[in-house]
Amino acid sequence: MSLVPLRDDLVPFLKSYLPSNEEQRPGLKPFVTLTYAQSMDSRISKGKGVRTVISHLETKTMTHYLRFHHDGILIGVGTALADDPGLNCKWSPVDKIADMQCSPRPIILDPQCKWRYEGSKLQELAAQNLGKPPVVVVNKLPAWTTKAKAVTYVEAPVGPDGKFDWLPLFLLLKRQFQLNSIMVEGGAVVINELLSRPDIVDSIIVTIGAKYLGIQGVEVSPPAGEIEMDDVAWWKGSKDAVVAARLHRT
Ligand SMILES: NC(=O)c1ccc[n+]([C@@H]2O[C@H](COP(=O)([O-])OP(=O)(O)OC[C@H]3O[C@@H](n4cnc5c(N)ncnc54)[C@H](O)[C@@H]3O)[C@@H](O)[C@H]2O)c1
Ligand SMILES: Nc1nc(=O)c(N)c(NC[C@H](O)[C@H](O)[C@H](O)COP(=O)(O)O)[nH]1
Repeated sequence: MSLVPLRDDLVPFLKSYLPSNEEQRPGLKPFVTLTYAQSMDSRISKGKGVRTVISHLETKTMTHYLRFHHDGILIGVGTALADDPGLNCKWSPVDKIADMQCSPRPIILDPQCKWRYEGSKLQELAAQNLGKPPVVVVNKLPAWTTKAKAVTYVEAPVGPDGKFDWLPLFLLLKRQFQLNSIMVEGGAVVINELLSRPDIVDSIIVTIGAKYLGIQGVEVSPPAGEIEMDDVAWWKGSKDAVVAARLHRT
């Protein structure tokens, strides 16, 4: 389905929260934007593994506008398995065609190699030149990965909790794939961890949809407790609101 036009007032609203093109910051981490859509009761889906539409068409277009402005788009394997997402960019300025070049590089955090490229939406879009093939971050390369030539598998160490360490991970992604800006689109495990990392997250852009998803829904709520925000700005659409902010750095 094609997108509705981008609301004009979203452009100035988002401007100061987007990565700047000039900023290369060699040796430093990439610019990281944490973005997702939540219900009124802070849920990002109806249930674990259930793909759920929360955004209005206006804010769906905004998500593609955000994708246009980032070099990479990162998700956890839970989202890859639940949503089979495309992660490409369908928005482009009027003088450009939205093709593979406009799209960010998908990055999937999959320490235990649960996701398969074959048969995925990512494979379908890459085959049509409508999206870039992904980088999959694993703990240890399984033997079969060599068959899927379009996918780049990267090994990264995990800690005792089975997780990659965020800062070395983002540094690796910038160094190895020249990704100067990365938007993180979820899911809950990834979002809940990064909400407590003002040292990593540069901007946070959250769509709030006018619906409740209920107690069975997948919740976003930082386990670390209260989180302060700075430079908070609100946009109001015909049905959704968007809050843009920075996580407070002490
Ligand atoms: N509304 C939205 O904006 C939105 C966005 C994305 C996903 N979702 C929904 O969220 C749900 C999926 O969320 P989830 O929490 O199950 O999945 P997730 O996408 O956060 O993936 C979790 C998994 O990713 C891997 N992972 C995450 N962080 C890691 C790290 N630091 N190191 C190593 N591995 C790491 C682990 O294997 C972990 O189990 C789905 O229902 C999906 O529809 C909604
Ligand atoms: N902005 C936003 N609004 C929503 O209502 C919703 N459910 C998501 N969810 C984000 C999640 O990462 C999805 O998997 C991708 O948004 C799917 O991406 P595609 O459209 O297939 O490219 N994101």
